[in-house]
Amino acid sequence: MVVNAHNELHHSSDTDDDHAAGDSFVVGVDYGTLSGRALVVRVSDGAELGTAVHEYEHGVIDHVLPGGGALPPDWALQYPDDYREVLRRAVPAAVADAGIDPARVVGIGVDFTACTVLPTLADGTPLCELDELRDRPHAYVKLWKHHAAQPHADRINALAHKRPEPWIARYGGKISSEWEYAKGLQLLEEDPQIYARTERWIEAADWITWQLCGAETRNACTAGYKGILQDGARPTAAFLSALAPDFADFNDKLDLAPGSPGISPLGSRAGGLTAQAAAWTGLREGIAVCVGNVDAHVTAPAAQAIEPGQMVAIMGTSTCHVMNGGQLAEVPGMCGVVDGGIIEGLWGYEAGQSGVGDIFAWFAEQSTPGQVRDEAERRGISVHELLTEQAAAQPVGAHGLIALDWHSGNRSVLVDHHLSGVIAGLTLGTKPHEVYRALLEATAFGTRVIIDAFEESGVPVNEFVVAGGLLRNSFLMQLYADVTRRPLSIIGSSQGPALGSAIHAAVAAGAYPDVPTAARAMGKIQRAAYTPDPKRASAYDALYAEYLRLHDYFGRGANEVLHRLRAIRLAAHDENGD
Ligand SMILES: Nc1ncnc2c1ncn2[C@@H]1O[C@H](COP(=O)(O)OP(=O)(O)O)[C@@H](O)[C@H]1O
Ligand SMILES: O=C(CO)[C@H](O)[C@H](O)COP(=O)(O)O
Repeated sequence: MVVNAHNELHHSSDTDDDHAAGDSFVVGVDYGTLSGRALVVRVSDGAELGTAVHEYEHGVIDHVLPGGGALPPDWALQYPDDYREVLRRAVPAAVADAGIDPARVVGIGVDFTACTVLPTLADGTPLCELDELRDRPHAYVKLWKHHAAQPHADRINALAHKRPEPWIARYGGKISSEWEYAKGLQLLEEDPQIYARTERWIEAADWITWQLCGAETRNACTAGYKGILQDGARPTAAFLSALAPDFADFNDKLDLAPGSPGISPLGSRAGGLTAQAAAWTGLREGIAVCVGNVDAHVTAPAAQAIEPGQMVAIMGTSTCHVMNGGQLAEVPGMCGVVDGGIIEGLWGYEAGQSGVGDIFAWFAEQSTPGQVRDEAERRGISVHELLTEQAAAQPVGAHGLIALDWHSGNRSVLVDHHLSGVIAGLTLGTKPHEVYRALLEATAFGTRVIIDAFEESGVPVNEFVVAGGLLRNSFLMQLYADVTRRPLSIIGSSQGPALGSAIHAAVAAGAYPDVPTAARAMGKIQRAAYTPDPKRASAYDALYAEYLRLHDYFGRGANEVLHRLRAIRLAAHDENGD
């Protein structure tokens, strides 16, 4: 399905005839969890002229493979041709929506969720596209929120501390089960045949870029954060073989063939658009294709938030917190710090919450009674909007609840995807909108834990900037300002990642000398759009103190009940043959 979605803030109704003769354009493509969005942007000023969204036919594959066959709990796969389809459908639709001559598009760039990683042959053919491997779950793309590699991540972390390995501190002391090595070790141990057939274990960001330009590249962002590349080196073969003897060759599957270019800086040119990709997209063959990037990191320049201390929270299904720093520091529980991971020449820090909008969706879809859904339908608003409106009418703390935002595990600062959600304080009088509000608050408290961890480690957070789909909920934005006691700046675009990709594409096309210069011309920010209310902030301080108590009690080993419950759940599924 292709939907033209005009950008509320910057869409122009200009047609090609109205543009100045010298105007040129770039296309940014943002690959999200459920869909890919293309955005056509004017190079000179970042005006967003046309956009289109294509939903992946197979969505998130978490129960049954396309060719049949049930998946165990915690799996999340995708189908790679769904990504090509975004190029075939959303890009031409966005260009048509913009009303411009496609010949005036000078570059294209993509960003992707990460670590979203797939096994391919040396020519880039995904293993799941081979007839004989279609029924093998490990042949498919493992989506970022595939959380079945936690035991493998636990072993990697334990061994990294035991030896000790120098890189582990760059990841806050723990790598996540979402990342390349944990998922790779799971592949080796659960399907060694597929592991042996895997010639490339490649991030989808690099794979789709390869599909566009025919040249295989590795971008600095995914290689650093998800591929444990630090100071030019990956974990050693000795470390890998100590994990499992057959894992010693894993780095060969990550890196390019000897003699090829190494890691590409963000904003650099990967190659020219191939004839095939030109036919898919309707763009000119040979135009600049930018190296891949990650949906979160690519957004910082789009929000003009690339100075050290400007933390950008990209809030959607999940939240990623990205921030540049002038110096290298070790922040406990951060996702990572990578040289040039956001902007070349600066240390890029990342932290995150694996479930945010996903948790609100779980409650809205799975836990609201029929009458709430009926009322929302009657009024022509979403269940989210109705619950938010009802929740907003209450003073802080009136629901008497505290929730922990771990329904999709904890990515920072505990780094444990086998934790789960908690709601404390329920009574027979508790209403759905009260639980919904407690979940909104839990995610804000989770963000405050992350900000505090940075500040306590000597990495100041000077400005908090929000981007992403959750900007649409202004009550939630005010709540974040109150809970964090900080003014909230907001990106001036509803398509932050796609705009960020377009900015990088403009640099790859040579229109700007570097990403900071392009960001000044094409990025958009509204400063201090929400300011904290002192009275509410004080009331939230009391709730935050309770959140911290529960956080440490359930998350730091005082009570392992959440892990025990998970083990009981899995055993029951096993017994049932699920
Ligand atoms: N009014 C709302 N308030 C809070 N959350 C919402 C609202 N409407 C949608 N959501 C949540 O927003 C998330 C989608 O965010 P979006 O940024 O569009 O997606 P993605 O992160 O995949 O790019 C969903 O998880 C959904 O539950
Ligand atoms: O971990 C990531 C970046 O490092 C993922 O890309 C992200 O969490 C998925 O993002 P979204 O909420 O937009 O689907």
